[in-house]
Amino acid sequence: MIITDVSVRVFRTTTRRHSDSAGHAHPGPPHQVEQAILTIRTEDGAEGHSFTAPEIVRPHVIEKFVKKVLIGQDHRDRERLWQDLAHWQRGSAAQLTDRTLAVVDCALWDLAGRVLSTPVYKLIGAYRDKVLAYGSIMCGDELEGGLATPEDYGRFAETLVRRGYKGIKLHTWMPPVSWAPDVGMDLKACAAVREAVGPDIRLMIDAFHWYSRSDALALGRGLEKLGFDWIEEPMDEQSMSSYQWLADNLDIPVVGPESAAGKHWHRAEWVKAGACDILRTGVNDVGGITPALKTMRMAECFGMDCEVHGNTAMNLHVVAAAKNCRWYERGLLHPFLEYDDGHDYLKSLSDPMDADGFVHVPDRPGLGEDIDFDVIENNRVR
Ligand SMILES: O=C(O)[C@H](O)[C@@H](O)[C@@H](O)C(=O)NO
Ligand SMILES: [Mg+2]
Repeated sequence: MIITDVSVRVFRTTTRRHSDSAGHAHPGPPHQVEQAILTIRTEDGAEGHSFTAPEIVRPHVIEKFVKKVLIGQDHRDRERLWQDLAHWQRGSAAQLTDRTLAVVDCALWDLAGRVLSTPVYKLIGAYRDKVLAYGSIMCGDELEGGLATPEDYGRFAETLVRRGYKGIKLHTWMPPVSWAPDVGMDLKACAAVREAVGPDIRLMIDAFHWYSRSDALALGRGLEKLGFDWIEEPMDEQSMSSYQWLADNLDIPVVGPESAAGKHWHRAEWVKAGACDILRTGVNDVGGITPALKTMRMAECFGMDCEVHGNTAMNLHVVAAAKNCRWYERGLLHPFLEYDDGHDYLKSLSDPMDADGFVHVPDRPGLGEDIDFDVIENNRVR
C-alpha cells in the first residue's frame, strides 16, 4: 500500500531518569520530558509507529529527507526505502542521522506487522518466542544507598537474582562522578557482585569508555580472575586498532562496537580486523531493524555471537529473530527505580520478564508496543 503521510506528535511523559553530562541515566525526582511518536500512514489508513527523541524527527529532517523518500512509495519496500534514506545522509550536512533512519525503519516494520496482524519477529522469521535477559545496571553514582560503593552493587545484584535474572551487566562509575574513572574500584564492584551472586550467574561489564590500553588491559585481566563473560567498551571505539590489541592480549571476550558509527559496514571491519570476539549491534546504533539484522547475519557467517544493545521492543524483536545472540539487555536498572513500572504512554511492558529471567516477546502485531494514544493526546505538546 502507498504511503501518503509521515507525521510526528510530541508529548510530555513523566520519568525519574535524569541524564548526566556524559548522557548516562541516573535516578532522580519525577520530572517531565518530551517524547515523540513518528507515524507512517498509508492510503487506506493503516499506520505504523515508533518512538524517539523529538530532535531526531524535527520538522527539518522530516520535510527535507523523510517525506521526500517515503511519500508515494509502497510501504512494504523497506530495503529500498532504507537504502534511499541512507543515501541522503552524505549530503545532509550531518542532519540526517542513523537515529532518524532507525525510527523510520522501525515504524515501517511496525506498519507491516500491523497490516498483516503479525509480530515483527515472526515477519522477519522467528528463532524463539522468549529469551534470557541480563539486568543492565545503571552507571555508578554518589547516592547514599544507591550505586555508590562496591557493596551497593553486591546488594543490588542479589535483588536482581531474586527477581529472576540469570545475567547481570555492571556499568561502573564514570565522570561526572567526582573520583571516577578508577579501575581498582571497577574491579572491587565486580568482585562484590561475584561474591554476592555466586559462580553460576553470568556477569559482564560495560566500563568507562575512555580508558587507556594499559588500564583496559588491567581491567580485563582482573575480570578474567572473576569469571566475567565479556568486557564492553572500555576504550574509545574510534580506535579499532586499540580493540584489536586488547582482544589479542585478553582471554575474556571483547564485545563491540556499540557506539562507533558506520552501521553494519563498520562492524564488518571490526570482525575482519579481529577487534572483537563478540560483535555488537543495536537498532538505534546502526540505523534500524533492517541493518541490525544484516549485522547479526554477517556475524553468524564468522561463527560469532552478536549481542544487541539496548532494551525496548525494536531490539527485542531483533534478538528473537536471531540464533547468534544469547541475551536481551533489560535496563537500565537501579535500586531506586522500578523498571517493571514501564512508561505512562504504554499500557503494558514491551519486555515482560518471568520469574526465571525470560523475556517473552508480546504477540501483538507489529512491534507490539501497547500504546496509550489517549495519554499521548492528553499530554500533547505539538
Ligand atoms: O548512554 C549510553 O552509553 C547507553 O545508554 C549505556 O548506558 C547503555 O545502554 C549501554 O551501554 N548498554 O550496553
Ligand atoms: Mg554498552
